[in-house]
Amino acid sequence: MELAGEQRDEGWRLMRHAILALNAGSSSIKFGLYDLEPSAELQLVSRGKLDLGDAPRLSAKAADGTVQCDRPLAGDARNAGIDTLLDWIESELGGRKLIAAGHRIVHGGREFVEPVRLTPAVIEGLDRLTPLAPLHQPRSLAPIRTLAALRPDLPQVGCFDTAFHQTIDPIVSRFALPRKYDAEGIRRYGFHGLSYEYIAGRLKEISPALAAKRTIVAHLGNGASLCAMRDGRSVDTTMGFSALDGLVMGTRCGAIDPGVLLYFVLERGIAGDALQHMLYEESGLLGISGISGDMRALEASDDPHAREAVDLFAFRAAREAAALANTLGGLECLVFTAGIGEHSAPVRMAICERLRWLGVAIDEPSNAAHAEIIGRPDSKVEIRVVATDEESIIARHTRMQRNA
Ligand SMILES: Nc1ncnc2c1ncn2[C@@H]1O[C@H](COP(=O)(O)OP(=O)(O)O)[C@@H](O)[C@H]1O
Ligand SMILES: CC(=O)OP(=O)(O)O
Ligand SMILES: [Mg+2]
Repeated sequence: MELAGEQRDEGWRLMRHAILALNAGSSSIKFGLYDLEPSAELQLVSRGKLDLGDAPRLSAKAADGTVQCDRPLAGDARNAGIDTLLDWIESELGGRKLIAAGHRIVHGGREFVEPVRLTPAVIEGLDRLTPLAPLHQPRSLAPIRTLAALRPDLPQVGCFDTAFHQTIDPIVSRFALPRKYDAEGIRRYGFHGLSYEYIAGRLKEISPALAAKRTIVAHLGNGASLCAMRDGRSVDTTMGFSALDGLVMGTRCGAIDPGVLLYFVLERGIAGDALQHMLYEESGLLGISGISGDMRALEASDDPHAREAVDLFAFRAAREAAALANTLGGLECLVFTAGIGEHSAPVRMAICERLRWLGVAIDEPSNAAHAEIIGRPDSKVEIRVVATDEESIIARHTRMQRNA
């Protein structure tokens, strides 16, 4: 049954029905607010974020970029932020009634492969997956619990970063450990699936022929991964059992010889939780540069360690891309997305230069201008920049679940 797009409140004012999509990350919660138009696509009303760092803020812009809200948050930012956001949507943003909220949840494990209504039992099941994504899962679940306490009747839907990678072949997802562990769920899951799902849809909108190509999508944000896609489906990805594997990231190490971890534990006596903290929070760009895990800060620095961190980021991304091209049996399209992928021309250039032998020929002026297509006309591989939009995917799944 299609949802009505509006309703009259007690005072007979017309209230629009809206869906809130939340994308909780390490230092911020990004959100999108969408009006339900009964027979059309969801309409973006507002996009913004709750900054949860040193100076917590709520900021939001309309679809045309006009600033709608920019205010500091007081008290415990994660809880106060959700409360302030709800108030702002329901009281100040032109009489809107939230009819559902959707969330990005990083780990769905083996059980959760489709968007799901977030009942207390489901939330408990997701909590049990926290050891698989210790940095992310608690941050995904916190706003769900806050919202459930503030609006117990509001339906909530979880959308999983792991779900898009369900199509990966067992030979790609299996680790060469004793086989009983695979049956216990110790295998490659892959993440950033909502972003990859959005990009797959965008490529199809641009042209079905483009979507059918052997494609690598580089989601280069604070967390970073690559996805090899064929016909819009994931066939391989660089993240694995956890969001630690694969590329060098802001503060995560990416792929590492497991012997190093054994050495830390057995010879240096580093405890498991200290090791976890080192690998998730102190490594990657931050660990190598000693300056920052933020690519913008490193690009602005003339410190040689900052340079080395950026070089290693590009080297490792190209190395992993070559491995995924092998899974695909060739490469026809390369797409850059997320904070670094969308905005850093030098990183795109460095990665593409290392993939020249695969037929990747980047056009310097188009790349510097952040054009949609940044390959030279003679590039064998089509090279694109596509802005990702995880929130719109969350909102679409939430609407479908709400209607089911
Ligand atoms: N103009 C830019 N140049 C270089 N890097 C950028 C630029 N804008 C954003 N970034 C980088 O993008 C990363 C954050 O990406 P984002 O996709 O927002 O991450 P997340 O969603 O994981 O928090 C940071 O390293 C940031 O420095
Ligand atoms: C899974 C993951 O790495 O997410 P993020 O990029 O938000 O850290
Ligand atoms: Mg992100």
